[in-house]
Amino acid sequence: MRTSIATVCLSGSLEDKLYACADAGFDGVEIFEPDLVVSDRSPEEIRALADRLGLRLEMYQPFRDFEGVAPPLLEDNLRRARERFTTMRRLGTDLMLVCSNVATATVDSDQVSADQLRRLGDLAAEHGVRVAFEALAWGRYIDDYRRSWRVVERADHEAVGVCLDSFHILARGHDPAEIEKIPGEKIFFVQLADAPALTMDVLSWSRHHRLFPGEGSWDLGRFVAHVARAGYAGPLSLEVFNDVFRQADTRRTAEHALRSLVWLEDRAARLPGSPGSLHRIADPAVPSGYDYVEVKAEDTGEVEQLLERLGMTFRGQHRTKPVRLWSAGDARIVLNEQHARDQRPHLAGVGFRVPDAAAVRDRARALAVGPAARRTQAGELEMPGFMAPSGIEVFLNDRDLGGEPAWVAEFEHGRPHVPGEAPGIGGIDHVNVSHGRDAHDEAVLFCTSVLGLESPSATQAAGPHGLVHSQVMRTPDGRVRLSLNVSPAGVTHPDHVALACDDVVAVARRARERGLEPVPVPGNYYDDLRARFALDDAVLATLREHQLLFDRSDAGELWHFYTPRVGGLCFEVVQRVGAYDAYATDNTPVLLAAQDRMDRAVGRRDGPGQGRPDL
Ligand SMILES: O=C(O)c1ccc(O)c(O)c1
Ligand SMILES: [Mg+2]
Repeated sequence: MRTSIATVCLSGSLEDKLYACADAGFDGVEIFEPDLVVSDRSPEEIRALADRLGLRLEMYQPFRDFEGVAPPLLEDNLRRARERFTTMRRLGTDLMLVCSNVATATVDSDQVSADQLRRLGDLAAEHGVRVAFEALAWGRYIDDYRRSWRVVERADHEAVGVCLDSFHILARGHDPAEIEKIPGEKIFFVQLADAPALTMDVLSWSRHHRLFPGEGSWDLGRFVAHVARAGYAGPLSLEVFNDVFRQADTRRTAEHALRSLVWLEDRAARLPGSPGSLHRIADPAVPSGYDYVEVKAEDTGEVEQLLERLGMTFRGQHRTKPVRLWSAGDARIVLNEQHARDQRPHLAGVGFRVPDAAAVRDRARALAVGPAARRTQAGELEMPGFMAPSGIEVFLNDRDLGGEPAWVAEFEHGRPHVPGEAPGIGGIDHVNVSHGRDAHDEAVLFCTSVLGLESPSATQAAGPHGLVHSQVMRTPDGRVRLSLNVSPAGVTHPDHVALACDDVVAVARRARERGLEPVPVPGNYYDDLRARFALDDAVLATLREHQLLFDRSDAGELWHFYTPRVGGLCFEVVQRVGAYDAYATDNTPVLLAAQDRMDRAVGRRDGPGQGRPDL
């Protein structure tokens, strides 16, 4: 289907927005009236620019507070409409959005609203344009798409149809299945937005918190499938009022927006009974596990010391590059000193094992995700890779899914892998990535659209310098879990790699013997644990001795500890007991406060060179 976006989604001048939308690959835009009003370009100039850029001006919006009014006001509203239609003619746009009345309606009657919309239809037809009537979720009387359709049906005018906006429909919990009862040709326009599940008034939710599809909690695939089954043939248009996107980089937001639409159409196309008009892209290939985690630094020595203390094994030096490999069980950490001048240790890449790397590469290409710029030399295995948001490279390996990956053979002069050696680290449990607010929604969409991860939960934890928002993205089987964290402005929390083991006490004890001082846990925390979980003294003494954190759910327990940060990175060691499947988020404030104390003790200030270079 054609793609479109409302100019209100983006920052910048109207011209900036048009250039960015065209470059991102949109077919068209909705012109948001305030963007035109503040522009120093005439409607004719905007029209010419859009023509030049190959962008259709799909709709002009919004026209407010028209129907349900007393007769004298109707005449003034028709006068206002005439002015707008004239502007639209100059713009070359033939569709105007009419929102249901929120302010001036005094008559709660389908018949009156229909009669008034018919008058508007006559006027629109005289100007060679049409109007699309949208039920705002907070409309004075008309706040439900089923009622807006009843009114449009009663108006029975060829220039009057409905505009369906997923936000107003889903925010009110209205069933989108009834969209299929509306004849496709009477659906003049479709607007799409996702949103996080929030409990707040619907107007504020709509004006500040809308998200691009795939970033919130709604099933928009199903929504689009209903629209397509109704026979709608117009564009799918994003209308996302969001405080972050409005101040973010225009081009980047436009690319990110189009990616969400491509993903959404593919998702809808895959639902049973969806028409062939919906465009599909290559199949998603959900990762089956981690291949490796890559840490980059000018000098990786400090990180290697940590890994040695955690009981991992030095596996060798790469044949041709300043890259070293450490492993334990199925956990592989690649340490890269290449092109890392002046860089402190930071998380630089994550490799995943996937059933079909070429399929993921094709899918990423369709979603306009750029490839990672990585040179492969003769004799080395080539793996497709992408530049993911937050400055992290993602690589895919679909070979030797059973045992050690073949690329390990490129490393020499280390110790061999001894399966079952000393009880210790068995794999990577999860990877925790911290980024700024601007990068977050894009990172969520990357995980959903390219990697096929799900986002079951979002939480917030209080840190000493502000709230940390955290969203877990995972495969259904939990073998790949990424925790995406938004740090407060001006703070860079370290990323962390969580290593899984079956006996965290043994790992902690041996690490201590080798000189590791874990992040210290305050005594108050253990008093609190005793109260919350009725732990007996022996268990508490063990936790305290090894500075372990603890959580319990109905399914099991989590025991874990953290290493101090090195640059922008630290490690966590976790033991999941029973079927514990969560993330001990109650412990996050304890970690953040302890990290902050350690940072202060060494006089550390956030600044360049600590985290990933682009942060
Ligand atoms: O918030 C608003 O006023 C508004 C305006 C136009 C729309 O299409 C919409 O969904 C909301
Ligand atoms: Mg809308």
